[in-house]
Amino acid sequence: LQLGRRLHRFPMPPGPRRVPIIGNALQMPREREWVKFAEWAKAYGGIVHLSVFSTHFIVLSDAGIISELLEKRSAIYSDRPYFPLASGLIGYDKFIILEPYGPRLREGRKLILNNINTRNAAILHPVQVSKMLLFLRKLFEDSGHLRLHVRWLVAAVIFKISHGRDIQDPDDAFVKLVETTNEDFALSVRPFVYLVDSLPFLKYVPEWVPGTGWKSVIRERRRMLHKLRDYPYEVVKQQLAQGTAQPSVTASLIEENPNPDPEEEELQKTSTSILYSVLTNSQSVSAIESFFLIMTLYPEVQNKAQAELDSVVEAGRLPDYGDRDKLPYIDALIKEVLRWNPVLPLALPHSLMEDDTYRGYHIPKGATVLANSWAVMHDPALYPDPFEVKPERYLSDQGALNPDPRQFAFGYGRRVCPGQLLAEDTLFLLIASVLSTMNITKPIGSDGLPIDVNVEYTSGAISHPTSVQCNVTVRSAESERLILTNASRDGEA
Ligand code: HEM
Repeated sequence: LQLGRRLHRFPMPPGPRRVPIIGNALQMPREREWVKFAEWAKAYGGIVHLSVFSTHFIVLSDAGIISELLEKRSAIYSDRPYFPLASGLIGYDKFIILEPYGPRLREGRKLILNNINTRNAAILHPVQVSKMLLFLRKLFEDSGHLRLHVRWLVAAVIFKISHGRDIQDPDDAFVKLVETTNEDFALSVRPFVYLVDSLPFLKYVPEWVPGTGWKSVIRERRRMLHKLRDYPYEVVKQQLAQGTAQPSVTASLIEENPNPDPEEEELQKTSTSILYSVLTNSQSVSAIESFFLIMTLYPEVQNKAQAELDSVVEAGRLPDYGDRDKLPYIDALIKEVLRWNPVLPLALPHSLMEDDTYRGYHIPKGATVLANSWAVMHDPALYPDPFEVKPERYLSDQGALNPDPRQFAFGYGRRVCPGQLLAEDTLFLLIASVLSTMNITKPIGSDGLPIDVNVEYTSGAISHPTSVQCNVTVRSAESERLILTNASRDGEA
């Protein structure tokens, strides 16, 4: 480290004191890293340097600096760090989320964005509406299993769009496959869990050497990942041949290019499978769970949102996408759901592709660059009372309006989330449909009194509420009628 620094005219950005060889390894927070990183930003500034062994971390906690580096200089800040275990040995580097920056990544993102965009609303919206109707009925009939229904909804929307598949229950073969690979992924990117990430040469040790049992674990994870990539795609291919395929992103890709070469076909498979795999589903689930949690904590916000819905959506029907422009309070509530406890508090790590100099600091090629989106969205200078949910902060005509947090919640530059439109559309329809027909309150204890709910979030890359306890009831007999008659009109019910 010392040597590296002397070779450059400029110093690295400031940061907590490092010790030889291990750097800041012992100071690295194990939980809710973004909070500690924000404290370091107060002490050292919006750009902080940390190191763990030979890996440099640059943590950005200032909106201006994030925009300067990850957006304006996005041509060199858009790689992903290489995880020897997950990227190399298991093969996640072929899937957009961990894929290195380059032509293949751009192609894969294009395949997604060509299908998930506002021009395709006529295809995407009816899927979301029909699944939402079923979700309302599930919630109405069995409100005790909120989490299960939310997971079903997210999977049902995405599988219908990606592969034309109707997911009936959580035991569906596609859903099981995704859940297994999700767990594998989470375990595979946890730093230092497997020695091979710190000591990459271990991958060359033959399997019969004692202590290398991890190799069979890796083989199994690789097999599951390939199954995730191939199986749903092959099903659609077969259905197209038999003339039974439903419209879907995968079906259109195959129809557009029916005789792909092996590389093109692998790209089609990895791009379509990323839609429902790895992080994507959990991202939407986490945001929806935050919404339910917020409703139990802020009844006055719920009342205002319902009043707005009642004034726009006439009696006798459910809200639809056509109402969206007339619902500014609901839009502001979506922004608070995304800001209050962001789904990806540190976005996803970017990696710098060549040496850079910024504000007199040297940032080395290969540095892992983390955007502390949580710190920005809890900066009192941008969001006064940042820990409070206040949709008014985007609506008030007195004083400066707070910035739109979506520019931080969905990531940055050339790696910005390609599923943003779908995620926001689902959130809008869910919030509008649930609030126009149901009331969400704190859970009721055996003594008949409301129980206080905990606000606690997990620490992983994707942060979830640890539990969501609430009491969901229909608003009126008319709401009940709307839920039951509309759901039974859906083709699947
Ligand atoms: C509320 C829901 C969601 C939130 C808050 C969210 C947020 C994010 C963020 C912060 C990133 C990292 C961007 C960066 O590295 O700078 C990301 C990446 C990504 N998201 Fe989302 N996302 C959501 C839902 C979705 C959905 C529904 C999909 C798919 C349909 C999706 C697909 C992806 C993919 C493929 C990437 C990786 C992009 C790349 O590496 O180039 N996301 N998302």
